[in-house]
Amino acid sequence: MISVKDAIAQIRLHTNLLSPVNLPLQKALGLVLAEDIFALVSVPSFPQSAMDGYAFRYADYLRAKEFTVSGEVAAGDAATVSVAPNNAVRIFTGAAVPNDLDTVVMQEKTEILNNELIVKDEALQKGSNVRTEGSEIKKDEIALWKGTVLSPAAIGFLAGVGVAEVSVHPKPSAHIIVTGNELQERGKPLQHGQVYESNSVMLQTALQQLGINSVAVTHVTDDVNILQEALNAALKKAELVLLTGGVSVGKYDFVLQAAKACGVKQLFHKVAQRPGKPLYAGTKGKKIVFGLPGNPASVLSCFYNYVTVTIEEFTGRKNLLERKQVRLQQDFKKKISLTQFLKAVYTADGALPLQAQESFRLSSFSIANCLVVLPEEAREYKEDETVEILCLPYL
Ligand SMILES: Nc1nc2c(c(=O)[nH]1)N[C@H]1C(S)=C(S)[C@@H](COP(=O)(O)OP(=O)(O)OC[C@H]3O[C@@H](n4cnc5c(N)ncnc54)[C@H](O)[C@@H]3O)O[C@H]1N2
Ligand code: MOO
Repeated sequence: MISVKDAIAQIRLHTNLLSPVNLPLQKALGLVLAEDIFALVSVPSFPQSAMDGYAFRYADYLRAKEFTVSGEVAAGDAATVSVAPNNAVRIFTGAAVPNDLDTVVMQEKTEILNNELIVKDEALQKGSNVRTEGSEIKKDEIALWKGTVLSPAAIGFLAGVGVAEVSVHPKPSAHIIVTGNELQERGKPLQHGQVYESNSVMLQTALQQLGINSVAVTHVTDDVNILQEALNAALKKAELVLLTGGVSVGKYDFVLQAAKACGVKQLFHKVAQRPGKPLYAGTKGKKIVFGLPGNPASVLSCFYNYVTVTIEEFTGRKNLLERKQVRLQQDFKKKISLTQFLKAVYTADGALPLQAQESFRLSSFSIANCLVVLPEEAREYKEDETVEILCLPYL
């Protein structure tokens, strides 16, 4: 049996960045740049007014604070206006400041008297309210470095420098295979001995929450040949294969056998943890297969602890889930010598483990926002002790 730490290290060691692809900006949210991106234009690409007001030459302003208003430039106007000495133009935010003019006064700091513009701005300086060409970034400068995670702001910034497509490490496509003769589809009546199949939709939405939308689902019965066929098919299409159930030692637990027959090389089977002790992971080329222990809370606990690590390695994202040291809000007697993940709620007051920790129960997970991670040693934890939590993602 391998430790949690070593299991995570094995995953990191055997999974790599997915090869870069070019994607339009609207498809690149949350992805990591595979190369430096250079500005295709300067921003702004012309001297630009930052205010609605009037533009003039500062030298004229020093002579007299009055101007004749002799024209107008709005945002988007392409024509260049020539402006005579001691004249000003009405200008609007975002408009190109005419050649030779260097200063803009906001309209609130002016008055029109007898058709003359009077400027009343004590703080006015040469260049006030004019964004010089390239003051944000100059053409051909690096806009964003390789490795940057594309947030909405980063995507907006790249759009502004003229970029339409970026080279990024893609998110993996995923395939979920749920195994078990006892599983019944939602909407159909349950026969004695059946349970509603809940792992696939839970994993699908857990993947969705991390931006992975390319997810196929196959349901197989406890038959090693059918499972092997399903796994082979999944490995042809997806980089990330998540099986649930069939990974323990029962007569009908065929995941290990099927994985081996499909040429998957085992990284580990059985991790010193609860829940999810029978967890299996293996790789085939650049692809990874997880055999998630079928109990629903084990499935999800293993997803957050291990599948997220794989997604980090595939995409180049770091720390998809935040880890924090927080105060434990009540005593907890840890009886087992395995790493234990406790469904808990954390607030500014600390982390409070919930009732219903058993791995067949999802009621506590449904209201949890973190997992408290207690290391292998069995001991009593006291209220106010500092513990580590793994924060769950939220929408
Ligand atoms: N003799 C032993 N028995 C078990 C051990 C062990 O070490 N020795 N480990 C236990 C632990 S811990 C877990 S976890 C489970 C894992 O077993 P499997 O991965 O083989 O899972 P199954 O037996 O197929 O299912 C377990 C449980 O979960 C329900 N299930 C499975 N898939 C779904 C699904 N898609 N939707 C809803 N519920 C699902 C299934 O009906 C079972 O109740 O093994 C223990 N046994
Ligand atoms: O690990 Mo199992 O998930 O404890 O029941």
